[in-house]
Amino acid sequence: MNTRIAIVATRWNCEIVDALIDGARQALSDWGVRGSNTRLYRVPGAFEVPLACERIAHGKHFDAVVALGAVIRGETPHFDFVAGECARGLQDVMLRYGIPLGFGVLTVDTVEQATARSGEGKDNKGYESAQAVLEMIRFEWGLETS
Ligand SMILES: Nc1c(NC[C@H](O)[C@H](O)[C@H](O)CO)[nH]c(=O)[nH]c1=O
Ligand SMILES: CC(=O)[C@@H](O)COP(=O)(O)O
Repeated sequence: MNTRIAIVATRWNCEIVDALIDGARQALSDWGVRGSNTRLYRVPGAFEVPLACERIAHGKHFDAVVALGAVIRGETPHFDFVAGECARGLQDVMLRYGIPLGFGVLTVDTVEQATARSGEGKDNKGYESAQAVLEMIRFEWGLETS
């Protein structure tokens, strides 16, 4: 599969996000995407992810983008704005550029919830979001996905 995939991942909560990256890479491998066709970009936090994805989509060098992060609720409403604007921004980029964009940004209340969604296997949200963009690419090619 000659598909080119960009992964945009945050440095915030990097232990969790690194596990999401591992999951995404596993999904890409399971679907036959060569590692040499995958590129990883790091940004500070979830709030910066949409801008990175917009620049990548505009460059048209990739067939899809996987966005990975972990927004963990703290003491203030900051969580709502960071998580909400990240999701809205990513949806805007996907629809503006017509590029499959996997939403692998965890929005959770506790570290335990984040850990449960970034472990081994297909419950890993990184795996899930990478698989989603690959299904959408096949959808664009008119290939039926099971
Ligand atoms: N609290 C979390 C953040 N906050 C940082 C913002 O994403 C942003 O980098 C900052 O506001 C500067 O613009 N980011 C996460 O990814 N996860 C969090 O839990
Ligand atoms: C999602 C956040 O920005 C959050 O982790 C920040 O924590 P706090 O609301 O306690 O400042």
